[in-house]
Amino acid sequence: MRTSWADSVDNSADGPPSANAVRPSRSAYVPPHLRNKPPSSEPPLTSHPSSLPASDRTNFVGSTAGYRGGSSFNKPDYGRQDYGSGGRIGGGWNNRGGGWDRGREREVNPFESDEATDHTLSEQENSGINFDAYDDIPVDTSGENVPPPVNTFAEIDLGEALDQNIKRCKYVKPTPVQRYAIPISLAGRDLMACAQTGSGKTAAFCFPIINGILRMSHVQRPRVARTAFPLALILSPTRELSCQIHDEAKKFSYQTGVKVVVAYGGAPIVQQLRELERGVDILVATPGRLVDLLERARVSLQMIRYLALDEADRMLDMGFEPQIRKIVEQMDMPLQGMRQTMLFSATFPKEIQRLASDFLDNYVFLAVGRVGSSTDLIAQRVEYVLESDKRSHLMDLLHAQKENGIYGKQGLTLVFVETKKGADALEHWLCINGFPATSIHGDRSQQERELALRSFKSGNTPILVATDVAARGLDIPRVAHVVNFDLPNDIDDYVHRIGRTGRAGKMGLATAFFNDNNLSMAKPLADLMQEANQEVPAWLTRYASRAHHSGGNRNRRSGGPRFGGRDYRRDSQHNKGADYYGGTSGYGVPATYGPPGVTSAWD
Ligand SMILES: Nc1ncnc2c1ncn2[C@@H]1O[C@H](COP(=O)(O)OP(=O)(O)OP(=O)(O)O)[C@@H](O)[C@H]1O
Repeated sequence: MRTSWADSVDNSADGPPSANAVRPSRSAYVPPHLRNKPPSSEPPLTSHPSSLPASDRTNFVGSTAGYRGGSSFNKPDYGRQDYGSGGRIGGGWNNRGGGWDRGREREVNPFESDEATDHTLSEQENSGINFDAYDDIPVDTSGENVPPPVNTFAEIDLGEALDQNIKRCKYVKPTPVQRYAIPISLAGRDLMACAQTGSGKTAAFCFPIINGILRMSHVQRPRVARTAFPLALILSPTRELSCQIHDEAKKFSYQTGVKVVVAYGGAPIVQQLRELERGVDILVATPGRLVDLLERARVSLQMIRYLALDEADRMLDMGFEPQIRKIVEQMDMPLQGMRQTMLFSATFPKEIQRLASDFLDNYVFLAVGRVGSSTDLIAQRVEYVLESDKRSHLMDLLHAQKENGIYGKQGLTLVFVETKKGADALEHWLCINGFPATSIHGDRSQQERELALRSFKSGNTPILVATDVAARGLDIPRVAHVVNFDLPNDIDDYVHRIGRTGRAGKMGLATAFFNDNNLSMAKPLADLMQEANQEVPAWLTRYASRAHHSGGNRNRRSGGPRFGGRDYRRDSQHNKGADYYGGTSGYGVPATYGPPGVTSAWD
């Protein structure tokens, strides 16, 4: 007889449940059709911003004029819900303040919450990083005079305060992308960096930005009432990712005086405006909310010295490109050459590289291969499952996962589906079958999305059903299994989805359900798995060759997995018969590092 997930957790042989593992009760479950109600009791805005103290590091002169709550969010990013003008202060919203305890006007220690959550877990997470896996990683750089990499954080002068925070983060040595990207950025160079999922790209762009701001001597910002003038802008495609980057950046800049603020859609704009008024050095934002703030003249980009686009290929694909162009080219942002621009992603298709080069000046291209040989850390499986069998197959997987106890009860499972309705339906079905599940997608309110993510991260709801809104960037250390219940239509999306597990050198498992509806994915998936030394089922190989011959492969990377791990400038110059940058970096170091003959793990 099948037992429920909860039963088996209780019966699990690997120890008692952790003290804070609260099993979700049925009564806590709200069926999808009853959700999406706007918060019923939005407390009125009680404190006037002018009555609030100003940040100690702001050159911004806050206004004491009357305060209008923002009301219209007409630039959706990922299914933004309009909450009207009311703003909750604290309450159910994740407190995304700038990291300052306003009552006592002291900086909140962002590491406190880490320590408080679960000591055992955080130790496990940090000691679990397998640095040996990084040793033979192939790295490819191109561009003029590429600064050489470093081996330790000590080799780079990041400043004492930042060094302290690196220690607090328990980062012992830089990951490969950090070894290369940090010196390149510290040298003031623009950068396009392509490095595997979970390899520490966030720190790779945050450290040079924080260091650069600390090195700026006196910054004279314009004195325009109620307009914030950040020095650095970090853009990311989803609200949750922006929040995560904000949390990380706050840790890295703790006690440096550098002020980090986040602005994203779906959450009350009033609170974000208030934070901006208190002063901001680094603004982390989603494009839609930023355009809104720019149009209201509440943010000016005229002082921007650093621009970072995380998940840059996503930011420049068809969905976001107009907004990004508007922000970078049509507002008051300094031109390339006058600012430093850093683009990061795990995938960089050539056509996107070409677009991205519009924003860059004499940039370095950096490709860091996946840990070890490709995604060795992520065991990839693909199973042929008819649409009608997917649910029972998922249930079997979840049961098996519990029974073999590989990941223990702390392992989380992330299930990707194609549609928002599909996510609701699957979550509902899992819950009524005794599996504690929650969901995240664009039709849920931001408050619900944040709650779902928190519940998943804490392990209270160890199954998260998600659309692609959770595919990129999210760093949830205990995700042991990613299930592609519905495969995406693009192999890059698959790469990002499975990258939610196997992070920072840890092992993970990814299972994909494949059927005749996924014909276009057969070849890229088979190629990717092969490249990653995974076992490719014979039936998938047959599908792949069939799709190839029938021309049924409409995937844009039908020529095999490349993920843009190669500088497109080389190919374009090569095609013209010219060697654009020559074969070496400017320091006499071969432009290709790692095993001989390997130009990039992504090729
Ligand atoms: N030098 C380091 N030492 C130990 N852990 C690190 C180091 N740098 C980053 N990490 C940890 O590695 C994890 C992954 O980092 P991060 O989220 O920046 O990856 P990413 O490359 O941006 O991934 P993605 O492509 O999925 O966005 C995080 O938990 C981070 O704290």
